[in-house]
Amino acid sequence: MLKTLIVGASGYTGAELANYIHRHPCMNITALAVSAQSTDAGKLISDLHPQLKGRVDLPLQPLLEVSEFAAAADVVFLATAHEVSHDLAPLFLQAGCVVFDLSGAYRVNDTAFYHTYYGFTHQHPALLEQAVYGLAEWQSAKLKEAKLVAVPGCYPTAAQLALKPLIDNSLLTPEQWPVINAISGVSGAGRKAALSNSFCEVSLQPYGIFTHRHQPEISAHLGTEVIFTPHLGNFARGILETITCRLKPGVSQTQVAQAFSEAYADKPLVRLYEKGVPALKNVVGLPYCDIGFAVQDEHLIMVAAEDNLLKGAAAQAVQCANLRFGFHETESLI
Ligand SMILES: NC(=O)C1=CN([C@@H]2O[C@H](COP(=O)(O)OP(=O)(O)OC[C@H]3O[C@@H](n4cnc5c(N)ncnc54)[C@H](OP(=O)(O)O)[C@@H]3O)[C@@H](O)[C@H]2O)C=CC1
Ligand SMILES: CC(=O)N[C@@H](CCC(=O)OP(=O)(O)O)C(=O)O
Repeated sequence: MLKTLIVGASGYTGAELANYIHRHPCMNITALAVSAQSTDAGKLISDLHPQLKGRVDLPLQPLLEVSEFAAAADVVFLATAHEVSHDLAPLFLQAGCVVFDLSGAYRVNDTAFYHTYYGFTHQHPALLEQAVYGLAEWQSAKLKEAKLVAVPGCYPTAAQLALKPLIDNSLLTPEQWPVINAISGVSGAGRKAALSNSFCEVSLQPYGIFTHRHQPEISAHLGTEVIFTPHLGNFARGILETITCRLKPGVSQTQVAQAFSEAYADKPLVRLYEKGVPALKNVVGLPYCDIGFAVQDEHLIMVAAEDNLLKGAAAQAVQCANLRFGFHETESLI
């Protein structure tokens, strides 16, 4: 049994991790941690997230001495803000833990990127070099050796799963950047209260136009520029992305379908649609990314849908852990 610590357990992705790890046959939860100053310290996670009642009735402990928590854990999931993960990951790694970080702190190997898009100076370039980007379907070999896994952002997961088979097969014309229009539910912003996320303020609106940190994350890992426009929708969870691309002259619908089926034939958490396109209601609460597409002449429109908290975060983190430790890829997920 792998002794597993979840830091940031009271948050949305932390609670989803607790649900998955609790039912994992080869991992058990040794502690659930929140910040040293947390007003939730001492409460049961199941009092904050009653879906866990009778299953995970464990207390949330303040992270006072990292070394004490690290000594009792083999595996640590950091479901914490970027700056917090940036500081905690090296401490747990030094103590010999394998770290799965759900934040953006170790996703892009470029310190200037952190200065521009995250507003802090990255202090650990050696760890940026060492971190494995956990886009699970594409990284199974590297994950087997990983000590630090940077789990991709929610929007980048769906965007890359849709675009990567086409880019790797050189099916897209380089003259037109793929255009990704994405809508997320409000849980994407985390559990902490904020006016911009409150019920009467949220409707349907784009944000971060040309400036969102996920645009460079997607571009860096795909090796191609993209236009990325996120939108906030008035629903709790789920991400739907409509991605418009231009195919190279002569590329057929059959070639597109073949690229997808070759990439994902043996990948159980990516579901390809032969007819129709995905909808949020088919993925919310589930660990899948669903992908469908349509072709007209040289124009390709893809639709990718996932639960931002699951395939966009906690489920992909556990999928990475399964691949890292040689468990079945979907263990505890489906
Ligand atoms: N929500 C989403 O859809 C996705 C989120 N992510 C990323 O995953 C991470 C977690 O997101 P999410 O679950 O939404 O966040 P939440 O805001 O819901 O939860 C954050 C958690 O971190 C805890 N925390 C805050 N400061 C510290 C600290 N110094 N030490 C230990 N724990 C701390 C909070 O508890 P307290 O403040 O009480 O201590 C809380 O438990 C973020 O980096 C986010 O960007 C990635 C993909 C998708
Ligand atoms: C709706 C909403 O606010 N979404 C978040 C994305 C959360 C996420 O997955 O990304 P990171 O881990 O990179 O923070 C945002 O746009 O900042």
